[in-house]
Parts: sequence; structure tokens; C-alpha cells
Amino acid sequence: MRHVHVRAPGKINLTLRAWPPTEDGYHPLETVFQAVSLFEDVVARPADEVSVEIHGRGSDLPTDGSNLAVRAAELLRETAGSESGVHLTITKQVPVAGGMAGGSADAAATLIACDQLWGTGLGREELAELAAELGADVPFALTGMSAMGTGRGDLISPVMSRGQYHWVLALQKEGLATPDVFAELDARKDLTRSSSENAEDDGGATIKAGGEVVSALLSADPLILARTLHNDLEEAALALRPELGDVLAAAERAGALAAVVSGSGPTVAALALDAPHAASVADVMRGAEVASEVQVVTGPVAGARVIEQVGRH
Ligand SMILES: C[C@@](CO)(OP(=O)(O)O)[C@H](O)COP(=O)(O)OP(=O)(O)OC[C@H]1O[C@@H](n2ccc(N)nc2=O)[C@H](O)[C@@H]1O
Ligand SMILES: Nc1ncnc2c1ncn2[C@@H]1O[C@H](COP(=O)(O)OP(=O)(O)O)[C@@H](O)[C@H]1O
Repeated sequence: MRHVHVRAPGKINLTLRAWPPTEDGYHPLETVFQAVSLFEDVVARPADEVSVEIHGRGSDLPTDGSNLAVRAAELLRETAGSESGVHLTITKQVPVAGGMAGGSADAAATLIACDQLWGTGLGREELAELAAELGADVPFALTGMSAMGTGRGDLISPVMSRGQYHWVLALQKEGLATPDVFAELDARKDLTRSSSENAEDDGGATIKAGGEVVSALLSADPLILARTLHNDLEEAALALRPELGDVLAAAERAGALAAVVSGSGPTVAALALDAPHAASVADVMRGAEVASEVQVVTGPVAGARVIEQVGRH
């Protein structure tokens, strides 16, 4: 039977700096993303309507028009002037509302899969524009690897990276809603001053600039990368979920080189030296019982791409 199978990765934010929201309510960001080996698999089959079923995590997610994958298929259909439908089967590994952009990966994978299935003829650039309409994190899920995100986080510039990094992810059953974390950031901070102005207050000691992480990624040395990890949203996520303090402390006790909350959380990403070190950090963190699940992943990995295509449009 005709189908297209696309795989898209989840992400972690190696660094994230946020400025006060603009009139549209979005916070200008400077973030460096890394795509990691926790994947969303989307299989698209021809159908009369647009529909979705979800396996793995998130089986309680809505399957109506509010599902990001359904929104992606409908937006592409409208843009391409197509009357085709699609049935999407999603197998989720990325935690829901975990700060790892699993929903965005579903949307990116759906754009690629439906584009192939329907033969829309849209280019990669046009797909990237549709991605940005769907959510700030969707363009990066198309690009993958390592990249700087500016604007809402949706303006993507690929960043060169050498080597492979080994991460231990501490996942939580209960997610955190991104808008709540940004609202907490606004409430906590005098955001009339930018993060860089705040950085001047402490001599810039605590703010890790995007440039620093970009050169660290070229070093292929996790010890150098470890020194650059930073997230402006971490304090807000910790205020909403104080237990995350225990997760960060457990990562440190387990011997991780550094640990950071990914995006709006609650997933914590702990950096290890190499694969055996990651396995040992993961074991200790499991023993600490601070996470509902502990996973070892590597990055960077490719963005949304076709894994298998059976039959042509
Ligand atoms: C925080 C980040 C960091 O990579 O990741 P997650 O933690 O969600 O994975 C992203 O900026 C999230 O991107 P994404 O989840 O796609 O955001 P969207 O759906 O576009 O927006 C959801 C809501 O988040 C807030 N938002 C998002 C992006 C941004 N630059 N400023 C914001 O204030 C807004 O309240 C918006 O209504
Ligand atoms: N296919 C989908 N997968 C995950 N979440 C989805 C999806 N469609 C809609 N959503 C909504 O988007 C929210 C956050 O998406 P997700 O990408 O999982 O997390 P985050 O924004 O923290 O990275 C979820 O809480 C859910 O309400």
C-alpha cells in the first residue's frame, strides 16, 4: 500500500536567551538548538480526509484539528490547493510538553510526508515558511543537526559542529506548558531590561553568549561545551516545578559535566564525556528516582527526512 515514512528528531536547547515580549506576545530569542536521537515517526497514507492516530507516548493527545500534525497537513493542503487527504500514524518517543518540541517534530515530519505523498511541488524554502506559521520550533525540526534560532526562535542558521555529544535526559510524566513558563519569566523579571543588560550587572559572568557555544561545538570537546550551557527560562521552570532542582542536583552528583533544563522544561539534559560515561550517569540518575524516565541520547542528528517511500504520487 502506498505510504511515506518520515522521521523527525526532538531537540534540546544548548543555550537560550530571551528578551521582553514584543507586541505579538512573543519573546525575541537567541537559542542554539541541537537535534537528538529521540524520534517521532510519521507514516502518511492516502485517505479522503485528514486524520491522525498516535502510538507510544501521548496517546491521550487530541486527534482533532488542534493536533499539530493535523494542522500541518491542513495548512499544506490549503497552500498547495490540493483536495487530497491523508491518514497519519505517529509513533512518539519525544515526551509531550517536555521542552523537546515533539509536537513540532510531528508537524515538520507531516509537512515532508504530505509534500511527498501529494507531490505538491513546493520547495524546501516554502515548507520552512509553512513550518514557521505552525510554531516557533517547527523550522528547526526540518533543519535538525545544530542551529542558531533567532526571532521567535524560528529564523534558523545552521551551525557547524564536530563530533558527537552524549546526553542523559531526565523525563517527567507531567509536562510544562510553554506559555506558562514565558509568563512566569515575565512575572519574575524586570523585562524592561534585556538579558544582555542584566548580564552587564554581573559582568556577563552568568550569561553564556550564543557565540561561545558556536565555537564550543567546533571543538568536539564535551568539556568545553559543558561550560557554555545556559537557559534564561530555567529559573521560571524551576519556580513552577521546584522538584527540577533535585534533578539538576542529581545530575551533578551523578558526575555529569553540566546539566540544563531544555527549553521551557521540564526535561533536564545532562552532558556526559562519552557513551560509557553517559550510561553510568544514567544509572545513578535512575537510582536517584528524580525522573519518571531516564534516556541516553546522542546529538546532533538530521532533521525531518524520508525513511521509506512505497509507491509514487
Ligand atoms: C521555549 C521553546 C524553546 O525552543 O521550546 P519548547 O520548550 O516549547 O520546546 C520555544 O521557543 C517554543 O516554541 P513552540 O513551542 O513552537 O512555540 P509556539 O507554539 O510558537 O508558541 C507557544 C507560546 O509560547 C510563547 N512563546 C513562544 C516562542 C517565543 N519566542 N516567545 C514566546 O513567548 C507564546 O506564549 C506562544 O503563544
Ligand atoms: N502532535 C502533537 N504532539 C505533541 N503535542 C501536541 C501535538 N499536537 C498538539 N500538541 C499540543 O502542544 C503542546 C506542547 O507540544 P510539545 O511539542 O510536546 O512540547 P514543547 O512545546 O514543550 O516542546 C502539548 O501540550 C499539546 O497540547
